[in-house]
Amino acid sequence: MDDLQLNITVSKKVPKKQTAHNKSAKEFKFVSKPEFTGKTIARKRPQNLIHQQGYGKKHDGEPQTKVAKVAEPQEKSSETSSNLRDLSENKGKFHGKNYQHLSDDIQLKQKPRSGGWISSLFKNNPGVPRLGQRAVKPLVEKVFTGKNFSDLDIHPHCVANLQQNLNLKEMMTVQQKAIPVILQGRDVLIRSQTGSGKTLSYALPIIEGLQAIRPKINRHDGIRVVIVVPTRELAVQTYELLIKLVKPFTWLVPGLLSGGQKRKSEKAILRKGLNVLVGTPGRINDHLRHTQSLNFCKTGCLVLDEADRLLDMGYEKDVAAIVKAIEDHKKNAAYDPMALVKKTFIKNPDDEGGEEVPDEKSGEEKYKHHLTEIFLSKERQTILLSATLTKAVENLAGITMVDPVFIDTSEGRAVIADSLNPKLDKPGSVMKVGEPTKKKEKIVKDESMDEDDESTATKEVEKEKKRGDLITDGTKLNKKKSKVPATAAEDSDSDSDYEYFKVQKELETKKGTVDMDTDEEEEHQKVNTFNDALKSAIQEDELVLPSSVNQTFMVVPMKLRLVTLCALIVEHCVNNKKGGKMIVFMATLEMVDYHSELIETVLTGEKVKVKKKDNKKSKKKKSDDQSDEDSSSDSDFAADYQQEGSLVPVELEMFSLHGSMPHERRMEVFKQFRLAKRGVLICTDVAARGIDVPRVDLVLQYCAPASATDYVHRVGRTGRATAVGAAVLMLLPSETDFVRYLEEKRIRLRQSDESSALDALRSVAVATTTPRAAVAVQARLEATAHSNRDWLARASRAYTSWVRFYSGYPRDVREHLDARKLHLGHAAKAFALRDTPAALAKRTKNDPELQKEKPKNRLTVHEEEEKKRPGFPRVKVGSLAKLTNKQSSMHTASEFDSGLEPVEHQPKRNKKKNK
Ligand SMILES: Nc1ncnc2c1ncn2[C@@H]1O[C@H](COP(=O)(O)OP(=O)(O)OP(=O)(O)O)[C@@H](O)[C@H]1O
Repeated sequence: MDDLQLNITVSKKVPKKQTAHNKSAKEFKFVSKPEFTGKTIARKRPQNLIHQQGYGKKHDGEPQTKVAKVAEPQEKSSETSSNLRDLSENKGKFHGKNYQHLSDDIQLKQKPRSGGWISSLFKNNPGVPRLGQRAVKPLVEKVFTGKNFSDLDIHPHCVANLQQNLNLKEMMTVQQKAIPVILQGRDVLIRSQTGSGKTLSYALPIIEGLQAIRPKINRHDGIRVVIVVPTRELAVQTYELLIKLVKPFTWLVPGLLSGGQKRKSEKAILRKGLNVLVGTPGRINDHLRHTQSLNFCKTGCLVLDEADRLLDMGYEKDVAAIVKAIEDHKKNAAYDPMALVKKTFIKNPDDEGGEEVPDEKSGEEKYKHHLTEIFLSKERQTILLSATLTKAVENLAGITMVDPVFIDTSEGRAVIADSLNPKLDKPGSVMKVGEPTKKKEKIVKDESMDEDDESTATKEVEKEKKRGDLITDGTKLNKKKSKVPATAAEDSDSDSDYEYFKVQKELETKKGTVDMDTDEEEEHQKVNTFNDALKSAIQEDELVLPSSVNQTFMVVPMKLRLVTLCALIVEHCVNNKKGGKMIVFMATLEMVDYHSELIETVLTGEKVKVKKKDNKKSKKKKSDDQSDEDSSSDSDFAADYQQEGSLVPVELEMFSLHGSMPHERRMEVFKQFRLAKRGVLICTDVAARGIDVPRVDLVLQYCAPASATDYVHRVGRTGRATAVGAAVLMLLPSETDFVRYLEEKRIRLRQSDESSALDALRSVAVATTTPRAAVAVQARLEATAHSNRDWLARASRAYTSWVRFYSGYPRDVREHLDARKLHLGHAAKAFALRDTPAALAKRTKNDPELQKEKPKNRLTVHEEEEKKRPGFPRVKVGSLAKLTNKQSSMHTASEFDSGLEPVEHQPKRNKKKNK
């Protein structure tokens, strides 16, 4: 019958003069308009014609009348037909296969039903513009250097361990450039593209420096290195790498403070002792306040990984507090009376030719790298890293670093801007491994001047003071640029800090005035070398992405977003025999929770069985309320596709990750997804930074990122190191200018064909055409979302959170991602809702199926009960809603929290929610 009808409507064999009036009513049963253009628009409610044809509103169930009215003389109809197209805004033409075609197709092939039917999924979608590509030359980086780790001047066990346990032999560019500089104990700022091996570039020299300390340190020797990272996942990942790196050096102990675990167990870890601490800033800071055993008096190295993120996540106070704590603890250690007492009783072998005493001094003789010297001194090395830099990072560098080196590995820039050696600041310049720098020479010189331990201690404090002149409070950092050459300071008998610093200042000034004339110009040049290179990198604001990632964007009308997402998942993870792994970035945690459950339920059918009863009930209810239903809904048609069970093999694993998940769950998800052969991780930006999941071959940005920087880091989850990958940015037709915004940052994307993306659904929904399959899947999504009150509430929350998020895009992207251009009705469809939450709330009022169950709480008394038990306190209307709102806003606010419970007592209710 379908085919027959198709012939009738589409066939060009229809005699030219034959009009609709000549046909029998039966033949036109599903044809709303005679065929003039080769396409027929069959519709139950010809909304688009209302203005054109001046129709009244009585269209429902009157297809014949409509046909008669539409069937105007030929010329007029052809004009109407083109108008129809304009009105439905489907002007896009993708290889002759756009959404209008899909829409027409489904109308022609649908089952005959009374009143005719049109899929609302393909109706009234805005056109998909075809964006031309601008000539953008992306910045690229050479990832590998051809040099091996064995070329470095490091312990052979380190090299062997890299080869045997990590399967790493050849160095990556950033490693080749950064490792020698870090081993020299220099402060370093590293910018290198995502997945380029930055973690190893600092972890390897740090372990190398620590293992060289003699006598060997043990876990009780204090925290020598502090590594601060923005997320728990990154903390775990970094910790795991350190565990692998210390394998040959069993006396070195890394430790993890990542949040989410019990504070008590972390305190125990700290009490037991560790040498390298990895943690999130919130958590480290919390322990600084509440755990006495956390002491940084021996910390010689501070690493801030993803430095820009640490600062823009509002962690700057925590970071500042950690820097201050390190400086304070080290300063206090200089006055350790016990250390002084100990030293007076230890014989100096040089003085009296006595036997070697196993104190620190004698151990120093054996160190190999200058980094080791830093660990043994009161100095601190600071390392900042990120794939993207911001002004805040520049400020932080100015505050925390002394004589820094800037390493930027992007081609064209490829600089090592050394503030102590301006001549090296040339594109492509590479410092030779082990090449001494002026700072190194300076250190050696200082060393010879160290007359005794006390003067060394004095000198170190002096250096500490110079290094940014400490922090005045936890929030504000005061930078002091003076770089007075280190001198053997005179002993100060005074116990007062103030007196001590006064003496030091006088010495500095004296020395400074002598050196000023000769060194002033050179000093100025040194400072500028680093600053200029960094400033130009920030100002140019050009971003580098791995060339191994194929970047595309896809313009998808709002209503088709959800089915397109399902199609991409099916195509990538199900139809792909090798088994694909993809990460989908969404805007809010409510979206993440809802979408992952919804898609898992519909595609794998895992929860469908549980909800079968509900579905039937609601279906029955729906059919009863048919008259109330929007006749443009897909539900009638979709009823035929209410298959049970899974649409895809259940092996498809869905994971979700966001900052407000319970810690254990979060870690479990992260670990499982890393191990999974195929699967989808739906997440917020919490997974955008640093995390290194093997075999992720597709990154889908379902919601546009808040900045070009976020775009870079999201995309960076694929195509890491030697791997290749693909990244798709899904945009609405109103968002296409965002591509131009990215192009300004030298990011080049190609437009991909969105209509063919839906084809993958044909393999999972038993349907003859792509549109039918899309409608079937959408119908199942909607049926699930409407199956009970919980689902609806979750859908509504996700929808609302997204709308809220959308209107909060930062100013520089807001013009491209304009909330005023959103069609909220269409957006509902993208959340598998048949109405906006506001309209839904209205409907829910009258639908007993969807109404809230009355609370059975003992303290809640309802009107009926109150009649029975007069005088019992009633719950104030709205008080519960307020609480829920507060909870939900806190939920969003805690996206990147430390995972700690506040110290104060927390109401039980919140704990329940987290579960
Ligand atoms: N020399 C090497 N050879 C091959 N692979 C390497 C090498 N060094 C590191 N890798 C691998 O490269 C991947 C990415 O490394 P890493 O996570 O350190 O990148 P990154 O630059 O820190 O990325 P992001 O900026 O996203 O944090 C890891 O899987 C790591 O094991």
